[in-house]
Amino acid sequence: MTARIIDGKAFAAVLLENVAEHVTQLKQAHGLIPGLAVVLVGEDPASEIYVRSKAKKTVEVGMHSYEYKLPADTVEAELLALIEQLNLDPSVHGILVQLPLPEHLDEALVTNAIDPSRDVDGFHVSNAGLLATGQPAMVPCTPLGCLMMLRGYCGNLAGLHAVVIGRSNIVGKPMAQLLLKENCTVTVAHSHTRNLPDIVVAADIVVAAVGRPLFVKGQWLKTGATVIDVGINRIDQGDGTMRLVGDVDYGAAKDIAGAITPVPGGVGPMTIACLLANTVTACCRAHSLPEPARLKV
Ligand SMILES: Nc1nc(=O)c2c([nH]1)NC[C@@H]1CN(c3ccc(C(=O)N[C@@H](CCC(=O)O)C(=O)O)cc3)C=[N+]21
Repeated sequence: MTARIIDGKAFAAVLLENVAEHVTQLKQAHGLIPGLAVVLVGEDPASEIYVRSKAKKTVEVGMHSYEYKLPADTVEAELLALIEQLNLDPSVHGILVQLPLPEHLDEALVTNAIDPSRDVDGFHVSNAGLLATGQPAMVPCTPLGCLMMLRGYCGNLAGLHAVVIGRSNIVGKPMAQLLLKENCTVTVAHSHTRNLPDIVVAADIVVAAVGRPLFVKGQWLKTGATVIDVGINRIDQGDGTMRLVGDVDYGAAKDIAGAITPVPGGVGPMTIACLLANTVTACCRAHSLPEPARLKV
């Protein structure tokens, strides 16, 4: 069996088109331009590339992009003051503080300082609680993008067994909540899980978010499983050049899975598209306007 490739770039292009259409509508009907503020503390080169690509896409869909670059030694009070300023700025509908933060800054404290209605990452404790209890929330972009692709490929997910590998607040936990909401049977596996291959083999859906290159082996999979690879790992090929690989051994998995996301070009592009979709949603909610149905979960 050769797996169908779940083309994240194509999914993202469609979503971004919907976002752009909605931005045009907000502008024409209400004179509103959604604004996204991205805060980057420190000078991690990978983070800078990512922040730049977000800013570029934000402008491409017709929204305002505000970028704040703070030095690595920024004190907590300064960062909190900036967040407070953005919380009060009527032109800012979405706020994202790029993670990870430098060691001396408390990520939970900073995340929870963001106005939950502008928390387009969905990391605020109140958004996590809303999602867990099935209430309207800001949904974290990566799991949201994964769910959209799963729906696109599998249609109705009810009754399917989903195994989520990884239990981070950013991906694993919200992914499990979203899949539960879709009436999947959800298993969350992690670094302490015993006999992981025996658990993965039962899965109709595998979401790999462990952050370890090529961790999930092809022969662990049930024939025909749908595989979503959240990992983005840079590995040295031995000749000094780097290659981008996921958490799944794609080469082996593609002969057994029914469908699989590639890395790059899978989950990554959808994450950015969902961030912009969340910003439009936040803008609509801020102005008590109907939310774009095609951008909703
Ligand atoms: N507050 C916060 N929110 C985030 O959403 C967040 C964050 N912090 N910190 C960093 C991670 C990382 N992340 C990526 C999103 C898209 C790609 C992406 O589009 N990747 C391309 C490849 C890019 C390349 O070539 O490196 C792809 O997969 O096709 C990558 C990484 C969001 N993150």
